[in-house]
Amino acid sequence: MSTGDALSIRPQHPAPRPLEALRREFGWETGSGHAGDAAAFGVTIDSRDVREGDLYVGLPGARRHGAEFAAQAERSGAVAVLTDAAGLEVTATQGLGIPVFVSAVPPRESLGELAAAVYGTAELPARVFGITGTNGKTSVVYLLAELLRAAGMTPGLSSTAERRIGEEVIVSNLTSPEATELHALLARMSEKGVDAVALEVSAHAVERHRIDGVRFDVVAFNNFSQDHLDDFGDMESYFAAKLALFAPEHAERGVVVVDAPAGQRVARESRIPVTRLATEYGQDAEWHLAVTRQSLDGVSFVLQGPEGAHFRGSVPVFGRFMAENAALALIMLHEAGIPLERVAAGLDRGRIPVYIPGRLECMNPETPLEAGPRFFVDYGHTPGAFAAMLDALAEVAPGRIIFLFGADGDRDTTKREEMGRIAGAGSDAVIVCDYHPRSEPPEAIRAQLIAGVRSANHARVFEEGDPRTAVRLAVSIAQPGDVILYAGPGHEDYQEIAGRILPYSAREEVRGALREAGLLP
Ligand SMILES: CC(=O)N[C@H]1[C@@H](OP(=O)(O)OP(=O)(O)OC[C@H]2O[C@@H](n3ccc(=O)[nH]c3=O)[C@H](O)[C@@H]2O)O[C@H](CO)[C@@H](O)[C@@H]1O[C@H](C)C(=O)N[C@@H](C)C(=O)N[C@H](CCC(=O)O)C(=O)O
Repeated sequence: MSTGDALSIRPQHPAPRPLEALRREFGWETGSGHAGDAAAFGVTIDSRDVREGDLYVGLPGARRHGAEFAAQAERSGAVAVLTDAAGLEVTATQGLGIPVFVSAVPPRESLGELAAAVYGTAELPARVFGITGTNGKTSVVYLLAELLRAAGMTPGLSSTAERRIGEEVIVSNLTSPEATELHALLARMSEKGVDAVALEVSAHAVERHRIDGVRFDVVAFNNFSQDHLDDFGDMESYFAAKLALFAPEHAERGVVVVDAPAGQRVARESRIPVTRLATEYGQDAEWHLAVTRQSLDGVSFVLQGPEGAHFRGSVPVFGRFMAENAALALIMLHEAGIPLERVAAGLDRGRIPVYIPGRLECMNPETPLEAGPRFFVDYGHTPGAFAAMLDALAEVAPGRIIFLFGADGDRDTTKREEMGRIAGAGSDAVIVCDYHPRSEPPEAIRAQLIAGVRSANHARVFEEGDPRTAVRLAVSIAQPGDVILYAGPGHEDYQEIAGRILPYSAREEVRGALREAGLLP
């Protein structure tokens, strides 16, 4: 197993794409130089990622114009630059020896199609699945991959936690990679014989054309709650970006969880055919899910659909929503023509042996409950995720609930008080620590969270900025049978403080604290 860099992913055997043919196909003007008979083997929007033979696309950004980096791209081996009119002016002073093409439409709008043309990924032999929603997307992607494997297929995946091509693991920098990276990843997956791809699709990805040029067989929507208001301004714009995935230019068909009004609205307003999943029998839907057994170790369920389609199974992670995630993944396979019987045949009594990095990940599953607390680490960082996890824990936690969390600096600040209130209402003790303060004063973020916790007037609250100390504090106050849930960092391995990226892995820290307490060997 190797860990590669997300940006530098490329197919191993790229085909040459003559620049002149690309120029004609996309209708670019030649701003300077000549295409001649040069060909592109790859395409990137980041000068730091340029490989020999790449076409470098200089896009206008929030801070810089990508064209400013054209000379750097040339030095790294770029064969040509594509940009907009403003970018052409920027390149004029750089004395470039490679041609500069100019796109009349904003280059980002045709980036997906361009990347598909360069990497030959417009038509893929693989089935492609996409999941959007606020929380739980990563879990659905991992469940999809596991179920596809059970059905005898070779899955590839792209998620917030990592990208995977068989045993090859590639670091993720964004939930949904830029179109140039995504198509390079898809090309590489094709080379490796991947015949089914599971992709996490963020609202940013739909809005910023990151998934253009990809044809999804099936897309799904799981839930919707407050997040990313710093980027989208209001909930309606955030919702619209997710709804836009359910359109014929992106996907053939969709699956929607209709328990909540947002899902019902996606089902109503979708521009592609959708099938619906409900977790309550009274509700109007084609598929129904019933949870049959729950414990801290997992959840069992029965899924029933049209024409006798059914599945009885379990997931080794707690929470009704995990059963819902699994049901959603199963229906996606069914909708893609993969029979549920075929999936079941590849599993031991319906058990889906999924491992989801940093998603309700139990760091000491072997500790007997009478010997000590169980410690879980999760990536949840929204009020909706907190509520779902704490509601689920209330159903299965044998002892007290100790909740450890912090909040992002320089991101949606309006969710902080609500996060605190939900944490306070749903736990017995809350420890507020620092997450990624970024440029904000950490104590000010903590104060907002603590005000929220106190407003619930329920849990005891502790303040401990240093997450390493906070983790140890949690272990020290826990008793056998208690559950500690550390929400926020999930799989991450860094902390961002005042412009610096410092190494920090919550999972490693928790393992260390449990070892010190004699709860792990
Ligand atoms: C806010 C946002 O989306 N920013 C994105 C944007 O950055 P920007 O406009 O600030 O770029 P810039 O720094 O001005 O640079 C302009 C151009 O010059 C290029 N450049 C820049 C510097 C250099 O040395 N060389 C170079 O080529 C850049 O690649 C870029 O194309 O363009 C960059 C390249 O296209 C993106 O990587 C970057 O995503 C940043 C990293 C980001 O954090 N995005 C978040 C908001 C995001 O997309 N999140 C979603 C949601 C996840 C969820 O559901 O929770 C996700 O999918 O991850």
